[in-house]
Amino acid sequence: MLEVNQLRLSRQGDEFCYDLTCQPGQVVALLGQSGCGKSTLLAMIAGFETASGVLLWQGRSILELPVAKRPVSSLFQQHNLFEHLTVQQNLALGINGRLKLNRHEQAHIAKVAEQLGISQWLASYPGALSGGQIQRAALARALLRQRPILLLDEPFSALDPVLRADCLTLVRNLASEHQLAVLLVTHQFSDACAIADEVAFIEQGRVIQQCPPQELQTNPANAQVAQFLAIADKGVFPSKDCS
Ligand SMILES: Nc1ncnc2c1ncn2[C@@H]1O[C@H](COP(=O)(O)OP(=O)(O)OP(=O)(O)O)[C@@H](O)[C@H]1O
Repeated sequence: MLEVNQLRLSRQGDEFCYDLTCQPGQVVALLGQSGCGKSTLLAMIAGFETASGVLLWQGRSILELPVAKRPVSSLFQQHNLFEHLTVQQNLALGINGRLKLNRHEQAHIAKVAEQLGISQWLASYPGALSGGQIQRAALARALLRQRPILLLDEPFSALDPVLRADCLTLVRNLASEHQLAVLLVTHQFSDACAIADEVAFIEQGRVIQQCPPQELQTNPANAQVAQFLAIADKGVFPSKDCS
């Protein structure tokens, strides 16, 4: 389990202090107003920001580990692939940080590429791919890294609604199949309802409520949560809205 306990950061007068858990196979959606600190929490877990407090994976502290040694893969809205490398080469970097692969590693890439529907694009450069194909390739690379914690910072928000729904469903299935602990930043409550086991609502650098999405609606921690839900975007899964 990923355990975040009083994980703290002070940055330019802003104070952040997080508590959160995420089990293997679980998707936890991070919700909250713009600027509340969703990306900052991911950056602290990934090691891009130096934090103090408790950060455990399967009972062991990962707080002192450098970025490259943490059991974490991250996916952002953009800049997930190297433009000067083919998709196959990008995926190869995910496996071992080198472009040269043995037969077993090549087979592993072929399998993951097929699972994510990008086999026909392996020889292409990212510039020739659509946004959805690029993010699928980036997701494939993250999977090939075989890190059990997957941090997703709105990676699908620039995609059209149908593609976004496809990619989110894919994430849901991959989390279950590979027993990944997934933290997903989203602005859409209905996305959280559709694919997340739990929601962590963040306000001013703190998780003020972590619970199943439905409970956030029926029992919001405070007026800010209720107000956020009242004006939340309907997102791409309107039929699966929690209401
Ligand atoms: N590198 C940085 N240096 C200083 N302040 C930063 C930095 N990155 C973000 N901030 C500030 O920290 C606060 C939290 O930002 P963060 O990006 O974590 O919020 P967020 O909830 O992810 O926002 P959004 O939903 O708009 O992406 C904001 O006030 C932001 O302006």
